[in-house]
Amino acid sequence: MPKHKAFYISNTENKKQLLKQITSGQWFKEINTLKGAVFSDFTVNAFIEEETRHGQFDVQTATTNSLKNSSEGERKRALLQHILKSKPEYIVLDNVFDCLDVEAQTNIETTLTQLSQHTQIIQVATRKRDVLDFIEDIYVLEDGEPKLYVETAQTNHKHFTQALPQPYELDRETFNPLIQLNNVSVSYGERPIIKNINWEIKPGEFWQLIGPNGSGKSTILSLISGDNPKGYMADMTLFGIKKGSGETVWDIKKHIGFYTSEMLRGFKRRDTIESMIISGFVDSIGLYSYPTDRQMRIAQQWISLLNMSAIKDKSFQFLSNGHKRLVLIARAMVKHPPLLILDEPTNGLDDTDSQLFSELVNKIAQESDTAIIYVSHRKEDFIKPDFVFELTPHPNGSVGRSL
Ligand SMILES: Nc1ncnc2c1ncn2[C@@H]1O[C@H](COP(=O)(O)OP(=O)(O)OP(=O)(O)O)[C@@H](O)[C@H]1O
Repeated sequence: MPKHKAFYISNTENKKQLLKQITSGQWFKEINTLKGAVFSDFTVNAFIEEETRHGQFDVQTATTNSLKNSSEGERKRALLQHILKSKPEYIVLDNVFDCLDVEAQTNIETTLTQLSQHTQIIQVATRKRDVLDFIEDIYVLEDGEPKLYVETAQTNHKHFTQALPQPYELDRETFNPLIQLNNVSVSYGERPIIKNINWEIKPGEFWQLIGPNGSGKSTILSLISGDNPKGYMADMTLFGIKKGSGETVWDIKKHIGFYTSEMLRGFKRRDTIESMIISGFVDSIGLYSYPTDRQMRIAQQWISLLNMSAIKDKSFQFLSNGHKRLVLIARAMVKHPPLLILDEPTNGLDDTDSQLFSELVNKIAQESDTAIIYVSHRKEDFIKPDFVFELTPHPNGSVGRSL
């Protein structure tokens, strides 16, 4: 059996191209005669496109939901099972552990370790801790070519040294509690998802929302952000508004800054970094009205905090994944919303960018009155929430408690 390999890469690498280079066999000739498969977000997205365009449902999920209606974790598990059925002789695994809960990570690790006995594995990872134990050779890319990786010492200096910019409106209405959920339950069809959830969030609190894949974390977020139609029947008070009292989605949304790694797919236009950040004042993609002088000044302060003044006119599209996220956080924060929601924010980030991102989130938690809900399966060493709300799956719907 040839040696198992991993590429430990940064977010700035062109992943699509790298996967093509690996599968072309130009570097590892031994795979040229083997039947291969690629486990990657690109593959999942291609299957979702097939579902949407042609009604073709090739990949079966455990819940029998379509891939599109499944959680990220459910999609990953379904794709791996689909790939294994075709009995490949080598597998390229791209960012295999993102979005998976601890149990699913352990299960996949066990499956892959067994698989490695007879199937060649080539892993692509942006986090060093994700490199599987059985991998023998770790490569980095140097000038587009694989070179064996040599461990170097990490530096720990601060990147964001300036103070957080001030809010646009200095005397804003405050709500306490910000969010109150009373015995909230949600079902999809016959299937109960969450049951009798009670959760109170006060101004400025920093919460982490945890729970296994499919336990209902995104469902709760969508209730809070006003995006889930099931919220109309629920007993919830959001930013002083009793749900179902004739409010519009906008009445809720204007109080929330939202960031999810899925948002990266949504921005396709060629807006500059500066206009992306300013557009946070009007919650639009692109700029359709002139910003005020004060809005411009605040946007400049955010750009300067992010150390991006020299590149502010650069197109957002051409930024690295990590830098895009910093810009989107600044965009979500320019108004200092009462609540900032971060849904799996470090997904797909490399080690350097995760550290950078965590530093910014901690700074926001320390220097603003914005409450934060941070959803993640992965413990980020650098992110330090004050409270944890945990969802535990149950046949009648997940139950929740504050830890
Ligand atoms: N529109 C929908 N129709 C039917 N089922 C849905 C819909 N949206 C979500 N679900 C199901 O509800 C369950 C909870 O999903 P949700 O996305 O809230 O979980 P999660 O805890 O965020 O999962 P993950 O950690 O994997 O992202 C899942 O089983 C999912 O398949």
